[in-house]
Amino acid sequence: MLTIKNLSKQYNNGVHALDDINLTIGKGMFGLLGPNGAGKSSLMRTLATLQLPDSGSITFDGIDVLTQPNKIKQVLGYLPQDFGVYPRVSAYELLDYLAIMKGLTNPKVRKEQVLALLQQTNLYEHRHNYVANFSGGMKRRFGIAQSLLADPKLIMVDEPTAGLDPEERNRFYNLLSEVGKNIILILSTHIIEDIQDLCTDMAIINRGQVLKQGSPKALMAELQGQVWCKQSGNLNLKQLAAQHQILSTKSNGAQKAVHVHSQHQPDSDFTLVEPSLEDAYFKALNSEKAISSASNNQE
Ligand SMILES: Nc1ncnc2c1ncn2[C@@H]1O[C@H](COP(=O)(O)OP(=O)(O)OP(=O)(O)O)[C@@H](O)[C@H]1O
Repeated sequence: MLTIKNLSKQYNNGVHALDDINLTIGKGMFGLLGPNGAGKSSLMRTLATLQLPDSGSITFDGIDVLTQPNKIKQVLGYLPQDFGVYPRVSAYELLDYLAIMKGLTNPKVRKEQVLALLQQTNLYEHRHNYVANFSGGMKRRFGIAQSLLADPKLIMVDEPTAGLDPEERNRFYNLLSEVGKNIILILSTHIIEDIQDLCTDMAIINRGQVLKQGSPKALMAELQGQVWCKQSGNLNLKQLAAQHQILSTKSNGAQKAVHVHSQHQPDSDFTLVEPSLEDAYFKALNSEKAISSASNNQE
């Protein structure tokens, strides 16, 4: 169990990247969903002990993460958004080197684990090629291989599918879901479908705050009977927005489809639809905006 309590971090430029974060995360894949700048990477870096918060606590299986960083590093795998690789090092050499850094000092055990991970991530046949020359997808898979060294109990993967083609993305996610069965795997992303397809639990965060936590199913179920859709070639969005909370609009050729949140059918042109995770996400972000603009108006 990973428990995060009252975690806050303000950068020198005044940005509150983490603003009293509270989360309890159990085994399985946990999705951290939020727009650009929400604080996802700041949270990941803090959990990986690469930066300190101003206040709050993090515990993982009895380890106080902030005061015992060396202990957590022994059970942690981390794939940051960007990771640099040396220009002329093969996948095998680099993984072997990183394995030594992770404390795998026995050469036989290390070799077995490095080769097994190269197999698992489908990089075995490329093991003698330079990692710097790998495609984006291969680099990401290599990143997962390094994060799995020394059997971690907690893995964090920060926006891993940026720039991957659909096939590589699928392959990468199959790998993650296999890996994430028996440990805690935290996946940070702004891609809603990825969370819906993969995660058993999730949090929506924005401006450093947790807006919602629960299973994707539970977050969608909360909106049951409250999401209405209208399709038209002639939607007056301004007028609609004045009366209802618009969740999303999508163009479909000349037609536009709008989803609104309402306890009642807005008018006879609207049909009730099954809430999607996208609806739940925009509902959480919109509610937050409404609260912050109401409090700004009061000030
Ligand atoms: N080192 C830093 N110094 C100052 N401000 C920072 C620093 N790192 C992040 N920020 C700011 O903190 C906020 C949260 O950034 P963070 O990178 O954690 O968000 P994110 O959810 O990971 O965003 P993205 O999806 O764009 O990567 C942003 O406003 C960002 O500009």
